[in-house]
Amino acid sequence: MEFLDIRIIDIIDIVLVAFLLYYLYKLVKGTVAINIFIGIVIIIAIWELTKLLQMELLSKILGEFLGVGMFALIVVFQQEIRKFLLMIGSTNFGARRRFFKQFKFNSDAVTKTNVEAVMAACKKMSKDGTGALIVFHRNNSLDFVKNSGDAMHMEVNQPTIESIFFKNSPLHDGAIIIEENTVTATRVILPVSNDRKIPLRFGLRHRAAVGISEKTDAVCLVVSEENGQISYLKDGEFVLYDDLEDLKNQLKQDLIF
Ligand SMILES: Nc1ncnc2c1ncn2[C@@H]1O[C@H](COP(=O)(O)OP(=O)(O)OP(=O)(O)O)[C@@H](O)[C@H]1O
Repeated sequence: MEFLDIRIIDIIDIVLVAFLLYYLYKLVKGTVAINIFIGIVIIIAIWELTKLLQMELLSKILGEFLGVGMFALIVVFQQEIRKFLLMIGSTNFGARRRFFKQFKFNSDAVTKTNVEAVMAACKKMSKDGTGALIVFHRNNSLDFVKNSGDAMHMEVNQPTIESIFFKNSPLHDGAIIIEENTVTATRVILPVSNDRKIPLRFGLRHRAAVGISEKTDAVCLVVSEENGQISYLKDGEFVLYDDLEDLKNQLKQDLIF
C-alpha cells in the first residue's frame, strides 16, 4: 500500500518537525504567545485533514489564510523568532568553545574580566544593602539596550563598581554593561521579562536581568537592595550556586570565549 510506504527520510522528517515544534513550544511556554501557537497548530492540523479528505473549498480557504497569516505571525512573534535565532547562534558558539577547549592551546584560557573585583564589590554591596544590576556581554551584541543608557569607558575594578551603584551616585539607577574588562554603559534600561514563573518576591531589577539573559547570551549578576541576596542569571534562568567561591568560578568559566 502506498500510504504505508514510509522511508527513512520520512521518519527523519517527522523527528525534525517534532523537535522544531518542541523548541517552539518551549520558547512560547508561559507567555501569551502560547495561545496563538496552539491556535496555529490546530488550524494547520485541520488544514492537513481537509486536504487528506479532499475538501477542496475549506482547504483552499485555510491555505490562503495561513499563507497571509504567516506575514502577520512574523510581526506577532517578532520577539520569539529573534530569541529562537539567537538560541541557535549561541548554541553554535557554545559548541565551538567546547570544541576548542579540547586543544591544549586554549585549555588554560582565562577571562579578560576582573571577576575577582566584581565579586568583591558585589559582596560589599550585598552587606551594605546596595542594589546592583550587572550585565556581562558575551557573543551577542547589546547595542540595542546600550542606547537607552549612557556610554562609558571605565576599567572594571572594585571601587568603580561600588561607586557606580552607591545610592547617592547619579549613575546608580538601571543596569551597567561590562565588556571584557570595561564598563561600557551605565543607567541602561533592560527589557523586562514577563515570564510568570518568576516568583513574586522578585521585582523589576530581577525581571530585567531575566529579560536580557533570555533575549541574548549575556549573563547577569543582581544584588538585591532588599535582602542583599546575590543572584546569577543565565539563559533567562536563576543559576544555583553553593557559595560565592562557586559563583565566582562559574562566572569566570562563562566569560571565557
Ligand atoms: N528595566 C530595568 N532595567 C534596568 N534596571 C531596572 C529596570 N527596572 C528596574 N531597574 C532597577 O531596579 C531598581 C529596583 O527595582 P525593584 O525594587 O522593582 O527591583 P527588585 O527586583 O525588587 O530588586 P531589590 O531586591 O533590589 O528591591 C530600580 O530602581 C532600577 O534601578
